[in-house]
Amino acid sequence: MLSYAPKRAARRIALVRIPATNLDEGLLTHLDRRPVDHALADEQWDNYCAALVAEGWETVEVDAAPDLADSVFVEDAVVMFGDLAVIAHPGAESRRPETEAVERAVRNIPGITVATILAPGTLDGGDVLKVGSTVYVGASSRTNAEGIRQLRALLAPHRYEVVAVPLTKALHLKSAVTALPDGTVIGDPDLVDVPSLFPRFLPVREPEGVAVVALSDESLLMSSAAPETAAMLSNLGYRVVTVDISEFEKLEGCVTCLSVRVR
Ligand SMILES: NC(=O)NCCC[C@H](N)C(=O)O
Repeated sequence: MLSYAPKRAARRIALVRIPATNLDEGLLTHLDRRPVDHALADEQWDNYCAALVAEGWETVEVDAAPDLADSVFVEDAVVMFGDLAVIAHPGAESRRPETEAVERAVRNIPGITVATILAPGTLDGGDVLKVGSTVYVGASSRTNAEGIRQLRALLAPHRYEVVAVPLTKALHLKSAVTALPDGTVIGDPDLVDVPSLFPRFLPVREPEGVAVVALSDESLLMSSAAPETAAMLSNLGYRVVTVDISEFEKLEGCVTCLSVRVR
């Protein structure tokens, strides 16, 4: 029998994790250490969460880890493929304890199945870029060949195609490129070893402009430190929401790494 009753709206969940007390001790690979203003970082994190909520996302907080400096960058600990959560095995040993509470949080979401990347495989969520059914994975200093092999095997039954991308000039793949809702990959051509691996590639000039979070098919979240890129993306018909995340950018974080959208 046909039913015209409206479907229950699907929950749009974003996992977030409050900044650690020792945030300023976060790992640095490409940047020099600059003082982090903790109070400002907390305020920026609140504003980031508020921006997600304003765009219809329900934020779910992973248990705080006050001593795990990089735990606010929750994206690195888990990657979502629809109902499948793949718990990462971070390439940096100091970040491995982050995954336990993240796994607990995803197991609390109804309908989620959990798989795990195991040693000697390493994989950081920041290296995984989903574009439709294609999953680009950066072969970076954090994600190794065995991690990529395990992800490929986990995703094969789910009809995702894993495309490995050599990455020697940036921390994570998503420090160099991200994707617009229409599938165009945007990024810094000088930071990806082989930009031609992406079928539609749009170069971006501002370093903070490479990272966008697709909030919906029409709207993007990005850093306020990349006004030219925001204007360019707005000219392409997107509604652009900006947030100041300067304190996290000092630690090589970006808008994508501060949340995990469950989708
Ligand atoms: N996905 C990301 O780009 N995460 C940023 C992680 C920054 C952190 N300081 C790290 O080096 O692991």
